[in-house]
Amino acid sequence: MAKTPSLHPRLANCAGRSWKELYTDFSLSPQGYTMEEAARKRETLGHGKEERRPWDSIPARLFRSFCNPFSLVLLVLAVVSFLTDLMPKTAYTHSRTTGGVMLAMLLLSGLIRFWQELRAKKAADRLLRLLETTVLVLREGQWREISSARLAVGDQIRLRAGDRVPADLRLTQARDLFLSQSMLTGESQPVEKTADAIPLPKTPSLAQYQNIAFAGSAVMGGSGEGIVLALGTDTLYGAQRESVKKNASFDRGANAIAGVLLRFMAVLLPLVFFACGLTKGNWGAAFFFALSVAVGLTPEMLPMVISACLAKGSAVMGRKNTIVKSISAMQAFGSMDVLCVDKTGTLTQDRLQLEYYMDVLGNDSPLVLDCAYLNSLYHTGVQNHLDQAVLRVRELPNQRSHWAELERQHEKLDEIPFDYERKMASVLVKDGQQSLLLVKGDAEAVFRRCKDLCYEGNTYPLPPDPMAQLDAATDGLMADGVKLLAVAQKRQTEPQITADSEKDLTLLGFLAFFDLPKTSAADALAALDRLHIPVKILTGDHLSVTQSVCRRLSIPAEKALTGEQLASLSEDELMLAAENTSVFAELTPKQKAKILTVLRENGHCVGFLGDGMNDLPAVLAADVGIAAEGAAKTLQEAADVILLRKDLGVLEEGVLEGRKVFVNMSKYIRITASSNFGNILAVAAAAVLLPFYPMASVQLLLLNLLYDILCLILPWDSVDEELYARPRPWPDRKLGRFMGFFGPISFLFDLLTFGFLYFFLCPALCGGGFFQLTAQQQSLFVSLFQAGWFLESMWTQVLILHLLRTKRLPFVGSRPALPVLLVTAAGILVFTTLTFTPLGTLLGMTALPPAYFLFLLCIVSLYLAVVTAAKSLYVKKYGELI
Ligand SMILES: Nc1ncnc2c1ncn2[C@@H]1O[C@H](COP(=O)(O)OP(=O)(O)OP(=O)(O)O)[C@@H](O)[C@H]1O
Ligand SMILES: [Mg+2]
Repeated sequence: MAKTPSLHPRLANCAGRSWKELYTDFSLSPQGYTMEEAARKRETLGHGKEERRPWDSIPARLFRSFCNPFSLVLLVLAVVSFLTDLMPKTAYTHSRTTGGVMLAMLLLSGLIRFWQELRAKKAADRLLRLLETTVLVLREGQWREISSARLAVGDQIRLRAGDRVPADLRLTQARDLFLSQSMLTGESQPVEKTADAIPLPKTPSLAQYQNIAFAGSAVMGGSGEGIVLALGTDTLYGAQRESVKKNASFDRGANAIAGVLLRFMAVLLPLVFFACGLTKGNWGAAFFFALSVAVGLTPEMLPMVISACLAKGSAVMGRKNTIVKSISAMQAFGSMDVLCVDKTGTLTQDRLQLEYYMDVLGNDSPLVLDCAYLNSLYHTGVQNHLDQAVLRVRELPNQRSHWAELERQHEKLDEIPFDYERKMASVLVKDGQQSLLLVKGDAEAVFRRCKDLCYEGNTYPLPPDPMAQLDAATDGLMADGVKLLAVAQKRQTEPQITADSEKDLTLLGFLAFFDLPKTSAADALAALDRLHIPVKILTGDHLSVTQSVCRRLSIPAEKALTGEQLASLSEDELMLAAENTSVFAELTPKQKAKILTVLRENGHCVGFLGDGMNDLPAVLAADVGIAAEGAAKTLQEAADVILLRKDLGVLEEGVLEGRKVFVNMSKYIRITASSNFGNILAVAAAAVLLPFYPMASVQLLLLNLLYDILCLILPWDSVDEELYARPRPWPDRKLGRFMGFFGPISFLFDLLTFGFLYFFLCPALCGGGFFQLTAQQQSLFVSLFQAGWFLESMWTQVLILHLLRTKRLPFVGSRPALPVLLVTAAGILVFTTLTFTPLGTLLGMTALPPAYFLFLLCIVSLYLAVVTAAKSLYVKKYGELI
């Protein structure tokens, strides 16, 4: 058995002591903590999640908005510009009163960021509220439902079936408490826990901590109470979770993109710095220029655009009954290209109907119903559709007193809750002087444990070859889509169930349930098919029942595999089978997860939608675990996406929205990366070739500010249908290709502009080449040049956004969303006008003559034509753009 990884010392201490001693240790009272005590204990003994995360407060967000590299560089430049104002001017500095403008820019950018931060916070808070998990805690003498993030060490909490244990607990009460520790140990078989003190050996294994409920385990059955010993990352589960974060693909992608750009900058920036320093002599100015280039080209808006996308996406999806927990889940949701679902509630209606209760020969048998009723009633495992269907017999007219009488006569003694390995549930009741074991479960599983059968009150031995007899009797029913459970009993003297109890049973009969297909499921499946998401059915139910449901929904199900057949396949065969089969039946929970793992290894991005505790491993194994709102709490916590309605139709809308969000994010990343790449090439070339700076630092930063504002509006952009018609992988692998293709085009146009400005326009306006001019004329030359390049950069950058956001013809073939159109138009208008105003003069720019604008018009049209041609070439070659 595996050695115990490092547990909090309190666990080993407390496991060996009686819980009464713990009361003194933690100075607990039977009333529980008061709110103040709990707050104090959180301070002294540690807590799980921070209730108020310091980075999440408004002042912290305000600080972040104004304290970032962009603002800091601006501030430094402003100070420098104020200082140089006091000094005599040189040929290469533009120390006019630009300091004020810089401060204004700083304020503007800070305010925009702050507004964005507030929006993101609102969205994050809303998500947090939606996802908050609660737990029953004893506080001030009352059991209250509080957020598990507000627990304190020493709190007394109650566990119920379906709960996820929120902290490491020392149990003080355990009534048939069965926990699945599969999240920790990988073992799916539930283990029974006790509240007794257990002396531990020196190096105990996890299994030996029988009176400790570990955080992260799921309550499969029974109930219990316990004292919190460790929270958050102090728990074994918390520590493990810190180290393995799921869904790293998105983070990896985002980091890869930043990485590519940073590498370019690492090479080119020192080059720019030295080239400027050497050619222009002023190392201080060269430093600031290189710094501004760095700031201007860093994709610093990436986190902001991502949070804006998440905020926008989660708001829209919320309206469509889907909660997506994180941006990585949103990305995976959009990339999902296979969806696996369970059967009940997805393809069939949530409400099973108990249709017949019969003896072994198929006659109505009230005895079978009575036994099943007691079994479902006393069974404290997670209630599922079958138990609920049995218990609904209470609603039948004129029978209330019968069920009440039955309950009165049969007191519960013990149970082993249902689990998906045994496929049965056992309950021990007191029947007069004796104990009566009532078992209900999968027909085959129960049958295997029977030694005889009961018919009209008499016991008969099982017929020869009982399994074949069973198949003959049940096959017809199951082929009609009827779900069968067997009911058996056994008299015994002991008042508790032992490991040996569940054998030598007497078969009483069967329950037959109707699992009515959901008519809307067929349409939803067709819709998912249109989205290019094939659906696979993964169920624990019988093959014939599953096939019957599929038939009625016109889902091809001839090619199906059962769990038993799967188990006999080799790894290679399994890879093929997972690909080519769409119906899998009679699976264990582990097999469900295994199929998902294999599909992921085959390169798919796989979603799984389930609702039972048996679906937990699969939800965890999927790229996108999806749970419906009514599902067990544990499942909802483990899932990445929660559907507020369990309906495949809801999923379709969610996927579409996820894809749109993702496309907009991809747009930002690709366009920014390629235009930054082009710009950095141009800046590096200009720095080497020109005797002055191609753009003043403040102008670079201004351009950056405009670009940032444009990008923040991107999440609201409309998306072409063909871009979200198919699942799409994360763009990191093809990013380099995209950058390498479009970056040089903008570089080429920058060079053209340089040439035109340097050799034609500026000399014509200033009366000669740069080196023949006086210092004053040179200054005019530089400001003309800088204004010229500023405008060309801005126009092409705005244009490229419109050009590359769609495969189609910009504006005509695909209309951008109105906000995008308005903001970009306003940007162009304001910034072009700027060069004519005194503010422009302050920023070191001069009004340009009509000849320049004629040139600009030509160059922009040419740019448009070239990029459009390049775009269609790219699409033809690679089959995609964004
Ligand atoms: N409450 C219960 N009591 C006894 N047996 C049960 C109970 N629930 C399920 N079973 C048995 O376990 C088998 C598998 O359960 P179930 O059909 O719910 O699996 P599943 O994988 O969740 O199916 P689905 O895909 O329909 O949700 C059932 O066929 C039934 O025989
Ligand atoms: Mg299920």
